[in-house]
Amino acid sequence: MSMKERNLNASAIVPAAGRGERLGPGAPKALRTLGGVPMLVHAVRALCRARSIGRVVVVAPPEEVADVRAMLDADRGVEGADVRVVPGGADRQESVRLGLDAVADDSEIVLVHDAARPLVPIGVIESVVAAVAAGADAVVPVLPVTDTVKRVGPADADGAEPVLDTPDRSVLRAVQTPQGFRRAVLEKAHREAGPGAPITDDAGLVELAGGRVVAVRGHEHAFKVTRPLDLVFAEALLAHRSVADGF
Ligand SMILES: Nc1ccn([C@@H]2O[C@H](COP(=O)(O)OP(=O)(O)OP(=O)(O)O)[C@@H](O)[C@H]2O)c(=O)n1
Ligand SMILES: C[C@](O)(CO)[C@H](O)COP(=O)(O)O
Repeated sequence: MSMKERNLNASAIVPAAGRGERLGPGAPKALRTLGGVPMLVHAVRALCRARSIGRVVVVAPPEEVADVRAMLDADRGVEGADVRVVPGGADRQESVRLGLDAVADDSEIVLVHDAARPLVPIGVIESVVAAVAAGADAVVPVLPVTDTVKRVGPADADGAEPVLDTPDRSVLRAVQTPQGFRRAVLEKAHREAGPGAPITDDAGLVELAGGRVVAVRGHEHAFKVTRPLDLVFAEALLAHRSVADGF
């Protein structure tokens, strides 16, 4: 492991075991490449560069664990932290829970970061860790919602959905990762939720358990690669981003 001057010993879990159904046919999403490098490797490189991260736990598709291990062993960009690889589960929640078991014993702060957000700036990682280190139980990076959002009811026979109302956009935020937690808070949230909670992020599990979650500023570059057009945007961003952007 190459030396970086570490200021904390946080662990980061990287759920990477999804198929990427919305991206379409191909390799599991985390193994699809950007600039010739798997998305997962981009995400792990970013976490390894963060001064606060001592261990990264990659949660891989079970049948890909050996290949992912070999891929990360061969990458010089992931030398700044102790990188572990464990098999994932049936949904994101289960994958994160499996990753929690491999977090470093002495990590009091745990981040959860989607492999599907490969271009996250280091500054976002460090500001989430800093907010937890300053006392927050759970922290999410967010951006203001830019579209007008409508709440709709069930579609009618023609497939049209009746609009019910228009929430006040000024209090809505789109949530990204990494999300940061005091380790005990995240473990309790997963334990109490049990499997299959109808929740799409870890902060949601903390909310369900009655915990307090705070939001810090996210970054446009931390967007999630979900659909084919996102892959086009990610390739373009990778080709154009510069050291001046904080990478
Ligand atoms: N069983 C699962 C499902 C998802 N994930 C991870 O959770 C992150 C965010 O999920 P999402 O973008 O929804 O990925 P997929 O579930 O792969 O996408 P889709 O819903 O389109 O299949 C991804 O890094 C994905 O690999 C995981 O680790 N284990
Ligand atoms: C965790 C997350 O990326 C925050 O926006 C998101 O909730 C994952 O949701 P998905 O439906 O599994 O993509």
